[in-house]
Amino acid sequence: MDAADMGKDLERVLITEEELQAKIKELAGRIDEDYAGGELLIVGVLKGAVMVMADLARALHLPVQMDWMAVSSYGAGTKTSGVVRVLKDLDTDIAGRHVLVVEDIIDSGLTLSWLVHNLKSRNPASVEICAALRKPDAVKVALDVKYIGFDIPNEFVIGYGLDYAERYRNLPFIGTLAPHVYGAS
Ligand SMILES: O=P(O)(O)OC[C@H]1O[C@H](OP(=O)(O)OP(=O)(O)O)[C@H](O)[C@@H]1O
Ligand code: HPA
Ligand SMILES: [Mg+2]
Repeated sequence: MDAADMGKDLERVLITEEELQAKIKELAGRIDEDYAGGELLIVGVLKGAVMVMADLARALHLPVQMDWMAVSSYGAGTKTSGVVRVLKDLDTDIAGRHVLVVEDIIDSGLTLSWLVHNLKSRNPASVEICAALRKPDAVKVALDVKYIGFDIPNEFVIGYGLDYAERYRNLPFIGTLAPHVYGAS
């Protein structure tokens, strides 16, 4: 799917595919350096993080293992419910491991704040965060984020894993939705 296929649903492209891919390579370079000589477990947060996980994992030169958690706080809407539900837990015991949580977006920050707290209680060697996007004007909880792709305006975005009612995740770029799609005037 590309911008032309989206027709009237797309308001504008915020971050192009090329910009995203260049940023992932840059973040991977930093992660390679920071964890050099060690082994890293990258944990993707389903479903939004699938694209950034797949691209980041292939850009890293470190030996990595991949695991996944599924949590959900948005349901089908554009606002967080504030309640994080675990739909799938890790398969791996992370005690003593270096863990990097990979996310598509930090919006209110509630999902990652809850998740990092949860993971730290399992006694890993370290837990850090890598997120493709962050909305500084929407963040409600302080979060220590080591690797961040782009700070973006406080608008609902789609693409590169991010959905609206499960659609648009497969767009290779980040865009904003036309208001008519979600019922705003
Ligand atoms: O910072 P927050 O306000 O908590 O929002 C960020 C989270 O919300 C979205 O996931 P969602 O719960 O919609 O599930 P999904 O990844 O399956 O789309 C997104 O992928 C992040 O995981
Ligand atoms: O802006 C967003 N778009 C899609 N999903 C999201 N989950 C949190 N924020 C967003
Ligand atoms: Mg998510």
